[in-house]
Amino acid sequence: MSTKRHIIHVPATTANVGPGFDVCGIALSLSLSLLVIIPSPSDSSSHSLPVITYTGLDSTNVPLSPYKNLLTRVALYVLRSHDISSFPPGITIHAHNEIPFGRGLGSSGAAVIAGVLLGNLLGNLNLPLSRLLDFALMVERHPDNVTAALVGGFVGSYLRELSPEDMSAASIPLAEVLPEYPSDAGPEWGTDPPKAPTGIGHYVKFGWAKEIRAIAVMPRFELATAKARGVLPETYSRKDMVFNLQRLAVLTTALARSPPDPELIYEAMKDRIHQPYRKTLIPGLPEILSTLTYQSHPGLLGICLSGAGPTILALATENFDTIAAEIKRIFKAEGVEVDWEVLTVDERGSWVEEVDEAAAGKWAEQHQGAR
Ligand SMILES: Nc1ncnc2c1ncn2[C@@H]1O[C@H](COP(=O)(O)OP(=O)(O)OP(=O)(O)O)[C@@H](O)[C@H]1O
Ligand SMILES: N[C@@H](CCO)C(=O)O
Repeated sequence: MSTKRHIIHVPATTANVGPGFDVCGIALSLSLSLLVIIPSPSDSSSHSLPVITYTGLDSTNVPLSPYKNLLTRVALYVLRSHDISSFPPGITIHAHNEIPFGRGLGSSGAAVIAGVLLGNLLGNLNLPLSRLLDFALMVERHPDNVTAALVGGFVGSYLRELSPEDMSAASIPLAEVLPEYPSDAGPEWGTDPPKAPTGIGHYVKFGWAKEIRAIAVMPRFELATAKARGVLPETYSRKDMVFNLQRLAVLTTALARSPPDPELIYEAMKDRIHQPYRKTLIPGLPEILSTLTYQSHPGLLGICLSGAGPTILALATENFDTIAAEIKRIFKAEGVEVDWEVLTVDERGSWVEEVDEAAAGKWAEQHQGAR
């Protein structure tokens, strides 16, 4: 067997999408890609552990030890779940990242999916899509980002009600799924990983009207998802639940209709489950949500927090600059600088391609400056 080269592509995602907290996600046109080089078994490899390099956004502080890096820790979890106790020798992985960390655009979801696909590749496991999703859900326990990143498009998902036995496996602390490996962990290190129950996540892809674009206005500060989940209440009133359910039912079809109806969509993107509580963490959020309307900004369809924030997602068909400028102005008044981009929906989701040496070289050339 000769040296094998693969590129793993995973898109960014926006989660929740208005009233769809922990349910809806949309894959977007930013990506995390990994060039993975697996040497031929006859190569006398100089390194036993994978060598990881990064280029692109937010890569400066990523741990490069395969026992600390999220991509390789997830891959190792998948390998160990298939009785493969360590990485194959001589692997090199170059990650190129376009997804800002901790901004609500699914950077961790993309890293988890990339890690699952990496484990599947390194172990030659040929896992079906539903099993890939199971492993991703054992790590990132809400389905909205990882499902959309895996299958692409505008997606709704739920987690199956698990049997008590499966439930205890799936509720195992994350530290046991992705343990803190010591830097000299050998193949014999640790205990068997928890078994991932089968068929945890189920999803459906909704339609998407081609003319709708996603304006992502990204504040230049990180908000860890764990912190943004920590401010949410345990229980909700029936009134607030019905408010969200009514809008969610309308939104999933309204975003597929062409031409999109701004009046219908604007109201259907409102939320009472997470945004009211997260406003304390995102200066300017209430003003942004109340100031920009489809009447004040023609072309705007709806506006909400992207994932756990702090990015604002505005769905629109035109006047992208004006809409982004107004959001930027409100953030600036709060002392928050932003970057913004107009993104399209990525219908393909994640994919893995085998490339030859020339294509791998070209890819590496395009993504130079690795650390
Ligand atoms: N490509 C990557 N490689 C390694 N670690 C990553 C990568 N992408 C994200 N991470 C880790 O995930 C963290 C961000 O996860 P977090 O869930 O807080 O934010 P997010 O996924 O960007 O936001 P959201 O879930 O709201 O969309 C980063 O700080 C980093 O530790
Ligand atoms: N549904 C998740 C998405 C962020 O990962 C949340 O809002 O907490």
